[in-house]
Amino acid sequence: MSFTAVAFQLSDAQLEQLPTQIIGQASSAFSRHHRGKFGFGERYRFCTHGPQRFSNARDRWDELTSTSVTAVPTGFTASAPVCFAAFSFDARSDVDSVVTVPKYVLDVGETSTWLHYQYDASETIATPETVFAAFISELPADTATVGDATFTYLAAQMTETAFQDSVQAAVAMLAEGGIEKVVLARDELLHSATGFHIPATLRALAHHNPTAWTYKVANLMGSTPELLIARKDAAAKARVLAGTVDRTVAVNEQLIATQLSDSPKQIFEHQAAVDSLVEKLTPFATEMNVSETPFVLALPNVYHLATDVSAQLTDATSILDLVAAINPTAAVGGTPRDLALEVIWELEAQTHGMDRGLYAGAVGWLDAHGHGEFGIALRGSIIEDAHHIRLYAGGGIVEGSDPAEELAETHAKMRPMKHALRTIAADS
Ligand SMILES: C=C(O[C@@H]1C=C(C(=O)O)C=C[C@H]1O)C(=O)O
Repeated sequence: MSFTAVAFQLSDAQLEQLPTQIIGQASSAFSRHHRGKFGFGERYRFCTHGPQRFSNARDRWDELTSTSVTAVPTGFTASAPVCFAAFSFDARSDVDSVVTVPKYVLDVGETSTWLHYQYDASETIATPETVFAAFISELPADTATVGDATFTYLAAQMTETAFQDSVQAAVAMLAEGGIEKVVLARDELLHSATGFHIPATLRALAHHNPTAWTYKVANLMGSTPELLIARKDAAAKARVLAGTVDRTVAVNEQLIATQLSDSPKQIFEHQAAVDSLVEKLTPFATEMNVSETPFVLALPNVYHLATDVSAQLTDATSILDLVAAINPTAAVGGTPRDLALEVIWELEAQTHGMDRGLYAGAVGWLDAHGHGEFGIALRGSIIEDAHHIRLYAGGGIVEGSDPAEELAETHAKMRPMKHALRTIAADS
């Protein structure tokens, strides 16, 4: 099996035939401001796990795309095949990392929209018009007629009490020294008697969180404000977030400053995350630019301290090699990384049976040249089945962290996902 891809730019007439907010019908997505990549249908899917999950995925993807198009059919341009992927946070996770190769990839840019058709190298294809007609006819139905957008809460793996106890335990470990920061998370299991409406949820996520990257890969979906790493040619960029304050708490500039940009605890937590990214990226970079002081990123639910990092890469390093080196960052793991990961595994997975799985891992897309974009899978959820969705959120614990405040922060971080799950009627 070997995939190849061709593409053509959509005409105005074709653009008019696209449903508005097409993300609802996409089987995979990674988009921001309604621009980005959307995958439809599935040609192939494979899973990986363990410490080698990134390099295994890179090797398998290289193999799957090793045949280049010899003769590009009339009306098309040759293009690099694209896949979407989601990788687990921890190498020990029981949850598989997934790579999916769509049949069609819609690439929505600032000034033009391209449709990529991905196919087995042995297939003969017709004209762009035929491919476009097939694409439209194969779009799944997106009837948002489900009236009931309510849900109830079932037992979590990490209950609110268990989460606060874990924060307390982590604070005690931090006091002993050795660990500076550890990020702890909790889950919530939601049940909908009528079934969740995934297309409507995706449309609502993209609509309400335009500055975030709205993602969907396999059963993982959400809108993350944090870009783990993106690579285009020799340029790489990332956005580090760490340090959070709820918008309902910080209601004026003075409060935002005292609770965030002037708070030594928040600055310390943020700096730990920036330093660890810079350290992991250094071996791959000839040049790096890091904003001198963090800026305040305003999201619909919270404010974050943010730092943008850009780098020039030494080599044609695949984005999967970059992801392998920097995942998980200190923003979602802690510092020192290995010790923090041990504490997370012990307090979450071993004590409470909460394996993070894909939450806080890497989610995004890449092409056959190793270019791509990956976000940190935050502010999201796992679709367990038609009636059950599990949400996750966490926060950085440092010396002096307060369990009740950390719990409140996780509530604020789950809000956008819950809001999207509830807005079915309003957005349809
Ligand atoms: C862990 C999460 O968020 C991360 C933790 C943050 C913090 O501790 O302040 C801020 C942004 C993210 O890097 C989450 O959203 O679940």
